Formats: sequence, C-alpha cells, structure tokens
Amino acid sequence: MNIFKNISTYKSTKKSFVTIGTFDGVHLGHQKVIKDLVESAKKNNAKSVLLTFFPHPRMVLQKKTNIKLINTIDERIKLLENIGLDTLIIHEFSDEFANLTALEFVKTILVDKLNIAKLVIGYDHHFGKNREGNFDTLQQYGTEFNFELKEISQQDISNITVSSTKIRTAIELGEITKVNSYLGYNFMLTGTVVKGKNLGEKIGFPTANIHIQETYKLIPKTGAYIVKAIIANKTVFGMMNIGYRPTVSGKNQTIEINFFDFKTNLYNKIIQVEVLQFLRDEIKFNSIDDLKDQLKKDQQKSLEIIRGTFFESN
Ligand SMILES: Cc1cc2nc3c(=O)[nH]c(=O)nc-3n(C[C@H](O)[C@H](O)[C@H](O)COP(=O)(O)O)c2cc1C
Ligand SMILES: Nc1ncnc2c1ncn2[C@@H]1O[C@H](COP(=O)(O)OP(=O)(O)O)[C@@H](O)[C@H]1O
Repeated sequence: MNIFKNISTYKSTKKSFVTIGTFDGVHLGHQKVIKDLVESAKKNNAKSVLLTFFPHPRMVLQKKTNIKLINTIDERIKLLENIGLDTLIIHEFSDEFANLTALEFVKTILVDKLNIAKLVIGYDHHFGKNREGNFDTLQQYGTEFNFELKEISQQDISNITVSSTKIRTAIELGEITKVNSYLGYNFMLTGTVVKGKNLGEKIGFPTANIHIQETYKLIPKTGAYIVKAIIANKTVFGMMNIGYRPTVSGKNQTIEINFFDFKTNLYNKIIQVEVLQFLRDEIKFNSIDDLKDQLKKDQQKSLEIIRGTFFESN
C-alpha cells in the first residue's frame, strides 16, 4: 500500500476507485466497504484509493471538542494496510480544506488529483463547506465529470449494526468482548514503557507502565483487564490495570501491565497490547498485602480464562 501524507504531492494517471471517510476503528462495517472497493477496483484494472483525514474533522471544526478515537493514526494506517488497498491518502483536515465547496472538492481533488472513475460512500455521507454536498449533488457531479457513484444503503449499514459511536461507548463502559466482536480484531493500546514508582517488582508483580503519546486515544474504563502482546516475536499474556492505584495513593491515571512468565527489561520500548477481557473494577485495599493477594487471584483467574478461551486463537 502506498501512503501519501499530503495530497499536493499526489497525482494519479491510472483511474481510481475511491472511498472517503474517517474510518475510526476500521471496524467490520468499514472492512466490508473497503473490501468491496478493493475487489471491484481489481476487476476493473483501477487503483483502490482510500482518502481519509487527520486530524478528525471534529477536532478542527469544533475546537473545544474532546473527541477521543478508537485508533491512533498509526494504528489506523496499519489496519488499513492489512485490507489490501493500493493507496491511502491521509489529508490534513485544515480550516482551509473545510472551506472548499462541494464542487471545488470534487473538481480539484477527486477529478484532477485522483482521476476518479468510481466513488463509494455511505448513504449519509455529507461533504464540502457546511456539509452542503450529499448523494444528490454527487450524482450530478458524477454525470458532469464522468464517474460512477455507489451508495452503501442504510439497510446495508444497519445490517452490520456496527458503528464507531457504539464501539466508543462500549470502550468507555469496559465492554471489551463486545468491542472486539464489533471491531473484528482485538482493541489495542500502543505506547512507550516508562518508569513508575518501582513498587511492582518489590511486591512480586513488576508492571510495565505504558505512556500513550496520542492524547486523543480513547482509554477503556478504569479496571483490570486480560491482555496479550507480541514481544520479540513471542506471544505473551498478562494482566493490565487502568486506573489511579488508590491503595498506594496514586494521583495520575496509569496503564500498567504485568506479563505472565516473563522477565525482560522493557523500559523505553514501544509495546502494543491487545485488550482481551475485563476482569474487575479497581479497588482501594487496606494494605499492600491485600493488594498482593488480589493480584495473585487475578493472575490465577486470568490464566484459567486464557487457557479456556484465548490460547488456541493465538
Ligand atoms: C492487574 C492489576 C490490577 C491492579 N489492581 C489494583 C487495584 O485494584 N487497586 C490499586 O490500588 N492498585 C491496583 N494495581 C496497581 C498496583 O497498585 C501497582 O501495580 C503498584 O502500585 C506498582 O506500581 P509501579 O508500577 O509504580 O511500581 C493493579 C495492578 C495490576 C497489574
Ligand atoms: N513480567 C513482567 N511484566 C512487566 N514488566 C516486567 C516484567 N518483568 C520485568 N519487567 C520490567 O520491569 C519493569 C517494571 O518493574 P516495576 O518494579 O513495576 O517498576 P516501575 O514502577 O518502573 O514500573 C517493567 O517496565 C519492565 O521493564
């Protein structure tokens, strides 16, 4: 997959089959649309092109918004790469871009840059300044500039019953099993391992504390979870805590993972964990010993669940 981070350096001579959108989550519904596009482009000897935007339009248009996303931009790129697209264009969604009229957008980007032959969009897609462009406008432009338009119907979309909004809500509620079934892959967190208070090792449960650079990444609700990671080409399971560590009077939110049967220095390494299942809420224990006893129970429970549910599917 060719990735272009700036549309001004892009120009296609080959005709393109294009889809446009944010695709946050790259969930089962998105995957279906993109796979259809890739297949039909192949059959017609055209390029499959996905045009996406970063930052998220809502981050630009509603400056005060605190929108959180299912994927960081790097996670989104990786997920899209796995589907088999020919070209991914990540266009900066700036104020200037938001001010293009629907006609300017179609003419200067879809026609002149992408050499568009077919456009696939969802039934409720709006675009251009003040969201003035819709399916009807696009149909007129399709006739004028000679491209085919395919609309994914409301029926098709609701049949999938998946939406980025539903997934975001489920993440906030810690409903990870539901999240993963909607995504069609396991929800992930990616970050750098940083130093903590060094208490973990002392109590027999060293934890890799991960720092996520992207402040717009949506973090699941506070609590303990079962996770999996690939470290040095090996699958390792573990238990993660997202929370404030009330037992040791922690102040900031931390995300920390104790990997099972594992003993490697991870400081400064970038790791990605797949979140598999919610275990329990965070508790304020009366003593470190009580916390330690609970961690032993969590480990036992996690290992049983991993053996029963997740081990085969590695
Ligand atoms: C799976 C797991 C669950 C945890 N649950 C709690 C909890 O319920 N309450 C709490 O105060 N701390 C909890 N902790 C956090 C510990 O307090 C933390 O690992 C310890 O303070 C070590 O911190 P450090 O990494 O700064 O050394 C949990 C940690 C893990 C790995
Ligand atoms: N099984 C393990 N799980 C997680 N981290 C481990 C493990 N074994 C060794 N480590 C290393 O130990 C560090 C965690 O030790 P810990 O005492 O909890 O320190 P900190 O408070 O800095 O996180 C991790 O960042 C990692 O480098």
